[in-house]
Amino acid sequence: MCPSFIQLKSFVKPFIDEHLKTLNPSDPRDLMDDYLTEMKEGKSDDYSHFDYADLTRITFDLFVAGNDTTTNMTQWFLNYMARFQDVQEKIQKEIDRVVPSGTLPGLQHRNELAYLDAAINEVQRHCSMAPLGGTIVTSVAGLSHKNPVYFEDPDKFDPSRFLDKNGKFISTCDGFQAFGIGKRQCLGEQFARMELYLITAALMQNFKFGPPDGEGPMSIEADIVPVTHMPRKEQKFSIKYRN
Ligand code: HEM
Repeated sequence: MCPSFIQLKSFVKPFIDEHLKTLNPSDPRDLMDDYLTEMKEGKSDDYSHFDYADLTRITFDLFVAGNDTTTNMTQWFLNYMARFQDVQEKIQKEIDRVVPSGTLPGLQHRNELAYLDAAINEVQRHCSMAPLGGTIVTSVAGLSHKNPVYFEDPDKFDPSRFLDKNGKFISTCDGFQAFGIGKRQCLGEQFARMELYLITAALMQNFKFGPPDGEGPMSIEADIVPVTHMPRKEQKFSIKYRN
């Protein structure tokens, strides 16, 4: 067995074992419970593909696919807020109007924080963090995000392009491929959108982001590494409490 699979196994094993100990097939709590039930039921079937090693890989895949993506997208969002102070102020006004003071923004406020969701989409479009899809027939999100057929004046950073005429959030449209398209589209899209909304709403409510004091506008240039546009790691912010 290769060393990386041994490490992977020991990281994931406690989660699987805990699920096995407390499994109630008639009351599945999550994907792991469903998988374990299928695994037990298919034990005597020679052709069953459900086994412990496969569950280990799937669990680890979800950790990996859902970790760096959301972290990097949060950093991208903060870079854009530090660069586009007018957008940041508009989001903060919206939060101050909707969320009672002393309360953190929650999912119950989401419908009324449409401009925040629109800004998250616009950051995803403008930075094209995942410019290539991972499927054999590859979608090129980086090109479609900057294609004027889909997005008017595509180089302009403008969250309002994801609001309809009544100010409601437009979550997706032709040409928007931040989470890929088709059968191999991101499995974690809804979860990732929820995380991004909760994290950025709390940060916008409490802090103001800008370029370091005395420096010019924040850069939104990417570090290009294979298949992703990464936010620049060495980039510094000024972060101030909002009163
Ligand atoms: C901002 C956050 C995220 C972004 C931008 C993102 C983006 C993507 C993209 C572009 C793909 C490739 C789609 C294709 O092949 O065309 C993908 C696949 C995938 N993502 Fe995400 N993702 C994010 C968060 C997550 C999270 C939180 C999870 C899990 C909890 C997740 C799980 C997956 C999985 C399992 C796949 C492979 C799907 C398949 O091949 O069938 N992602 N993601």
